[in-house]
Amino acid sequence: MLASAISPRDRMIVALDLPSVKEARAMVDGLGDTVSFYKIGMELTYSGGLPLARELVREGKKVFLDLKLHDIPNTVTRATAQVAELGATFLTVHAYQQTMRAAVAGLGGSKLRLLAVTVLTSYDDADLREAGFALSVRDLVIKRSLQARECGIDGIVLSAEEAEALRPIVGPDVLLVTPGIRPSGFELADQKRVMTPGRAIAAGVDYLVIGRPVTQAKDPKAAAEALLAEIEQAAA
Ligand SMILES: O=C(O)c1cc(=O)[nH]c(=O)n1[C@@H]1O[C@H](COP(=O)(O)O)[C@@H](O)[C@H]1O
Repeated sequence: MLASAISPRDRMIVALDLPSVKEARAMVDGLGDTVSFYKIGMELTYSGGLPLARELVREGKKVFLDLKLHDIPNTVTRATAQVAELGATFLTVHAYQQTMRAAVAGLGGSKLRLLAVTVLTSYDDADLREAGFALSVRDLVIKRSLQARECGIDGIVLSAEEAEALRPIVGPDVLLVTPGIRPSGFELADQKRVMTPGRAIAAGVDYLVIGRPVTQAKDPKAAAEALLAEIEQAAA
C-alpha cells in the first residue's frame, strides 16, 4: 500500500515501552482515539504483554509485535507461526537472510506482515566498525533492505535518515518503518539516527514508531495529538 493511502493516524505507531500491562492499559485508555496503532516490544512482552496484544486487536487497534526474532530457521519458522495466530499486523525479525526466509515460511496464510530490522537506530558508523562490520550504516541498510525484499519481507525498519536514499532502490511496495523519531527539542537519549515526524514523512516514510516522546510526556494524549498534527500537515 502506498503511504498516501494510509491514514495519518495509522502512520503513527506508539511504542508501549512500559513495565506492566496495567500501565500499558492505562496509557492506551488515556490516548483513546488519538492512537490507532501500538507497538508491543520486549519489555512489555516479558511482563505479560501478549494477552494485551490480543485484547487490543479485539478492540480494533492495530498491533505491531516487536519481538526481533533471530534464531536457527526451525525455531524462527515455528515462532512466527505462533505469532501469526495473535492477529497482529506487524512482526519484526532481524535482517539476516536465514532468519527472514524462515519467518516468511512460518506465515502460513495469515495476514501478519514481516518487518526486517536493518541497523538499529542507536548505531552509527563507529558502532558498526566496533562490532566488526566493514560497511557504513547507509550501505548496510541498503544491502539488508535488498536482501529483505528478495526474501519476501513486507517492510524494513531503518532510520528516517536513510529513507529518502532507500526508496528509489527498494521501490514503492516495501514499507519503510522508522523509529528514532524526535519532535524538535526532545532529548535523543540512546537514539543516534533521528528525525522529526514532519521531516520523516517528507522523506517518504510509511510508518513512524514513537515511544518516549508520547509515553514519557507529562500529558501523553496532548503529545500524541501534537505529533499527529505534525504528521497530518506533512502528509497533506
Ligand atoms: O524495531 C524497533 O521498533 C526499533 C528498531 C530500531 O532500530 N530502533 C528503535 O528504537 N526501535 C524501537 O522503537 C522504539 C523507539 O522508542 P523511543 O526512542 O522511545 O521513541 C523502541 O521501542 C525501540 O525498541
